[in-house]
Amino acid sequence: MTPSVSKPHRVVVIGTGAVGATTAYTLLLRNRMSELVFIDANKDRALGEALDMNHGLPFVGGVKLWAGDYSDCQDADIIIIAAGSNQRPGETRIDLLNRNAAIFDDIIKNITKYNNHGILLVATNPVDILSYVSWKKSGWPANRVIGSGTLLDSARFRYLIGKHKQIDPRSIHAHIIGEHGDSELPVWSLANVAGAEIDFEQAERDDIFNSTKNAAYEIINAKGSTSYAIALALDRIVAAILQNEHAVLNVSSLLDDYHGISDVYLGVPSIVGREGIREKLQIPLNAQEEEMLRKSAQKLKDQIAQLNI
Ligand SMILES: NC(=O)C1=CN([C@@H]2O[C@H](COP(=O)(O)OP(=O)(O)OC[C@H]3O[C@@H](n4cnc5c(N)ncnc54)[C@H](O)[C@@H]3O)[C@@H](O)[C@H]2O)C=CC1
Ligand SMILES: CC(=O)C(=O)O
Repeated sequence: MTPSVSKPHRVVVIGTGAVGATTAYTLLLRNRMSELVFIDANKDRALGEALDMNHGLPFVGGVKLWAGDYSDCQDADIIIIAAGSNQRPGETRIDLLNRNAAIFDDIIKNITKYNNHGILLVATNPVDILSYVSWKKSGWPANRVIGSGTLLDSARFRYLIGKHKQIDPRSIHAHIIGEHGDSELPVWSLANVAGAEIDFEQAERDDIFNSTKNAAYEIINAKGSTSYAIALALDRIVAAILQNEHAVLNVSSLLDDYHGISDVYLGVPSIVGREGIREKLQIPLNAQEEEMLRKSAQKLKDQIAQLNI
C-alpha cells in the first residue's frame, strides 16, 4: 500500500548512517511526506545520501529532498533522531549511554531553537533513556516525544512465532514490552492468533524469546549493524502520526502510573496519531510479567539517575 500525501509534510532525519539513511529510503518509497531533510554531523554523508536518493526521484517522485541544517527543522512535522554510536559486537545498548547522551544536549538544543510544535521520534540507543533525555531537555509535552521502543522487538517476536507456527506474522498478535534491550519481556499471557491462545511448550517459548531478545546481537555480529527492520518500524510510526491513524504500537513513552510505574520511558502498547501518543493501554499482565516490567523500569531509572539531567 502506498498512501498518497494529502498535505505537505516535512520529515527531518538527524543522523544519516545505517538507520537514518535506510529509514529515509523507506519513507521515500512509501511516499510518506512531501519534504525530507537530512542532517548529519558528517555533512558529506548527509549530502551524499541526499544526492543518491534524489537520483531515484524519477522512479518515485513526489518528494523534495535535501541535505540541510537545523534551521530546516522549523517546518518539520516529525524529527527523527538516529544520530550517534551503534553497538560494536559484544556491546549492550546501555554501553552506548554516555557516548550518545553527550551528543543529545546539542541536538535537542539545535532542534528546539527552530521548532516547538513537531514530534520527536528517537531511535538512537539506548532508546528509552535517550527519549527520556529528549523529553527533559526539549521541555516538550511527553506525548510529542516518542521512542521507537519495543516496536521492533515485537515485530521480531511476531516473525519468530509466525515462523514456528507457519502463520503470516501480520496475523500474530504478540507484544514485547519494557526496555528496548536486555530487560525486555514477552507478554505470553496475551499472545494470540484470531483470539486463540498460541500453544507452545515452555522450551519453544524460551527459544523464541531468546532469539527475539538477542536478534540485534546476532545481526551486529554478522553484518555490523541493523537497519532494515528498524527503518520499517520507524516508517510505521511516521505513518501512524501523519495519517492520524490512532494505531496501537509498542513505542516508548513517558509512563505515569502504568502498572504502578512512573517517570521512565518504556515500550508499551500505545495509541499513536497526529498528536503523538494519545494514551497508553493498560494491558492485563500476570504477576510474573508485572514483576519483570517493574525490574525493567528500575534498571532504566538507575541509569537515568546517573545522568546529570
Ligand atoms: N531503536 C532501535 O530499535 C534501533 C536503534 N539503533 C541505534 O541507532 C543509532 C544509529 O545507528 P547506525 O545508523 O547504525 O549508526 P551509524 O554509525 O551508521 O550512523 C550514525 C550517524 O550519526 C551521525 N552523528 C554522530 N553524531 C552526530 C551528531 N552530534 N549530530 C548529527 N549526526 C551525528 C554520524 O555521522 C553517522 O552518520 C545507534 O545508536 C543504534 O544503536 C539501531 C538499530 C535499531
Ligand atoms: C540495534 C538495535 O537496537 C536493534 O536492532 O534492536
